[in-house]
Amino acid sequence: MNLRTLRAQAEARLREAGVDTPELDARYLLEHALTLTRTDFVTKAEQTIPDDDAARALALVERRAAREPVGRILGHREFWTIDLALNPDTLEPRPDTETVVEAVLAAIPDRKAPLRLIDFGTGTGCILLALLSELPNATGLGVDLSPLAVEGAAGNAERNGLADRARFQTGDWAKGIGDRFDIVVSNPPYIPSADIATLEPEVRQHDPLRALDGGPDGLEPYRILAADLSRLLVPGGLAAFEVGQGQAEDVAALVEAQGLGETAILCDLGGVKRCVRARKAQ
Ligand SMILES: C[S@@+](CC[C@H](N)C(=O)[O-])C[C@H]1O[C@@H](n2cnc3c(N)ncnc32)[C@H](O)[C@@H]1O
Repeated sequence: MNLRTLRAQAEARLREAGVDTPELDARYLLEHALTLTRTDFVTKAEQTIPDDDAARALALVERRAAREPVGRILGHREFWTIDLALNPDTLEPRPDTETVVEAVLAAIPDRKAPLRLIDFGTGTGCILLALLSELPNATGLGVDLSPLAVEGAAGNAERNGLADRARFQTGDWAKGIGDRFDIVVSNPPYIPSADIATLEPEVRQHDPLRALDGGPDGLEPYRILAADLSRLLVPGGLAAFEVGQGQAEDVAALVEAQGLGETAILCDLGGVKRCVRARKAQ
């Protein structure tokens, strides 16, 4: 079998399984299984693929056909300009979450300042590490309830050359944190509990429940975090939260009720209101 035939077979299998992006996913999986670059994938279409290599590639395609996400199969995922390893306790980072990174960077007047950041529910560490990669003198603390997520995030800091400026610890939101920060970020779990059963299998079966379930109305973690913002932030400090579809105004009201102002709601690339940013008064 040559690469062209293998590719066609993989795409057809993913299409038949109802995968949204069969061509893209087949390419990622075949490149990974056969150690091909993107260029190889196009220029070596006629190359013969040994049977055992083809079998290995098709085994990955079968996992995807069973609705395991590509990132879980590969074990890592790109986010912003960094690459993050995943583990069973870390949410697979989503492109929508880059809205939070953009929202924070857009509100920082001096990127060289020695800012102190904290990221609640850090997961892979994606938000904190992406921000540290853009803020050369900043330091950050990532907090997560899951020890395995904390371990994964620390590994991701090493993987991206940011370990000297990033710390990670287990914790229940801001309990026990007495320091003050210039920037508080979080992408907390925000799916209403009753909606979890309706999520796509990629999410429901492969992302950790603890990373998804935001309580009866999806807003429980925001209520807890908002209540601590005033004591966590320095005067003039920034807070930025990722929010689920339809939650932006409620989350904005929660942070404003704690005395924050300059509230802004920012949209993701799909036009969905995805981030609420606010500032503590000077
Ligand atoms: C939606 S995920 C976000 C992960 C990562 N920040 C991202 O954007 O991909 C929410 C994270 O919050 C963590 N979490 C849930 N409850 C928590 C709590 N009480 N305290 C701290 N972290 C919590 C979960 O373990 C999960 O890693």
